[in-house]
Amino acid sequence: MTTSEAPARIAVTGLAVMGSNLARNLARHGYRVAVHNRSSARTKALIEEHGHEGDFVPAETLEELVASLQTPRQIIIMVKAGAPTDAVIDELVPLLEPGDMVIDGGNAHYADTRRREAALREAGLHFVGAGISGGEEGALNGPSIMPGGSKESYQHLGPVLESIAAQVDGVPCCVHVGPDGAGHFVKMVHNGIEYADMQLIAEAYDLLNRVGGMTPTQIAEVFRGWNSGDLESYLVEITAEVLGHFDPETGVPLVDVIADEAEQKGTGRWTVQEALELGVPVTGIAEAVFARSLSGRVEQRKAAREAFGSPEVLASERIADQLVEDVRQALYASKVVAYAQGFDQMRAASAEYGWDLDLGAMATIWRGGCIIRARFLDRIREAYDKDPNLASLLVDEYFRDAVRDAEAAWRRVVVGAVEAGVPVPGFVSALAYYDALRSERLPASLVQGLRDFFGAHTYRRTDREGSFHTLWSGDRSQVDA
Ligand SMILES: NC(=O)C1=CN([C@@H]2O[C@H](COP(=O)(O)OP(=O)(O)OC[C@H]3O[C@@H](n4cnc5c(N)ncnc54)[C@H](OP(=O)(O)O)[C@@H]3O)[C@@H](O)[C@H]2O)C=CC1
Ligand SMILES: O=C(CO)[C@H](O)[C@H](O)COP(=O)(O)O
Repeated sequence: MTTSEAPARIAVTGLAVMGSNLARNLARHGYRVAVHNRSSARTKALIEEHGHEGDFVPAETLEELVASLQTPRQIIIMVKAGAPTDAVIDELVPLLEPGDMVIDGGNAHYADTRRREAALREAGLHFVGAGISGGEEGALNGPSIMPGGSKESYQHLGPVLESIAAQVDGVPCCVHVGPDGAGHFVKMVHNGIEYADMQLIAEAYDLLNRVGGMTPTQIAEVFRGWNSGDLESYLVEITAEVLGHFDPETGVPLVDVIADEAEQKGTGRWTVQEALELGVPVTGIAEAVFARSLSGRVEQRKAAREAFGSPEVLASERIADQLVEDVRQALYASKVVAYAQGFDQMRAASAEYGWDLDLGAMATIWRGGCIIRARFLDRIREAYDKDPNLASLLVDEYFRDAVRDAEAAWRRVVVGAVEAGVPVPGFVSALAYYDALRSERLPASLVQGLRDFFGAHTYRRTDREGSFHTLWSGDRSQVDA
């Protein structure tokens, strides 16, 4: 920390793991950073432990924090999403002047961000909802940053945020996503894809373990190998780390002693709720959210085990080699589906809210820093560069070929899992989505017939325009509706 009286360039309030690491990242990039936390112990700890890393200005109160800043002020809020964020904004706003910028880097719901942006705009302030991904390590060494808000605010903030973001091939993993809540919407979908990706990885592990008879250590090696091919990604890389780790207390693989109840903070659920509102089928994300919920239904699981017994899976090491390759292909194809669904949701939201999202740019800023960073995001960027109005990622030439090539293995994995009694909701739903999208006819025609029967909800025909109703309880003739 320096003792100079120069005003700070930027401020961070909320110094838990994310905020303190983001402040350190800013300081390491040469910015004079004002820092504040509701309880000052965290501020003191940051200065004591990391003050030597750069130019920090500790503040006991928000008044002090605001007073320490150059104008227009830029204040990053990194506190719990929801009411705590509102509490900080309410305290901060009366202290600010027109033109100042408040940046919410937490995992806010995009609708809250839209509300806050509108309210602060009324007061002449800029409110920037910025999704930040990468966990504590990313916050410190370079996260992926997804800022929304006005273009004007990005002109001020962009250079700072881009400088502290992860860089891939010299390109920062930060771009102005779009107005008002666009940044937090994109971060929410990022997290939804994160859920789907992790569920698929978990299913792959389960199959190799229970059907292939492989140990966590052996599966760790498989994931390590996969990480040098198409599947190369942060999540595949850390899967190898987690599976290869032994519990120091018991000496068994750690994964075998971790309780099998997956928790969630809510961003995956939000993604599905918003997809339902937009009418976008994000089946992979939904299955992932529900799989976590099911894992937590401990009493129901116990009752079902007692009623039916656990599936007796006969593991066979003989089939392991074929299984490993099949599961790799099923994982890749299902992953492509999950990303296709997430990008579809962003496209729908962009149209709904007039955000004009550049989907290729979203793939670009997810290539580094964030949890879903993966080699194939380059392919996604290329696909949208070629055709920004792509109907679905699945029909891009590269992904079309990749999914087609994987199809036979994907089906073998799903059939084998179903026969063995190993639940693979992610793989199954991805395959069903693929089959449904490409079907010439869907049984939705029967659904429409049934709706018309019981509720006179009408139907359209394949051979002419208009809406029709059949007089089901009369002479069953058809009338124009
Ligand atoms: N952890 C992660 O990997 C990631 C987190 N995020 C998001 O970043 C934000 C910060 O996350 P994280 O660092 O994990 O911290 P937490 O989400 O655990 O939040 C703790 C911080 O919030 C502050 N806080 C809580 N309630 C209030 C309040 N009413 N008024 C003022 N401050 C309050 C705490 O202050 P005090 O110390 O006084 O209690 C503390 O600084 C969250 O929105 C989170 O969702 C985003 C990406 C990844
Ligand atoms: O935002 C993140 C990464 O991008 C967090 O890690 C995410 O919130 C974790 O979510 P959950 O606890 O629901 O699994």
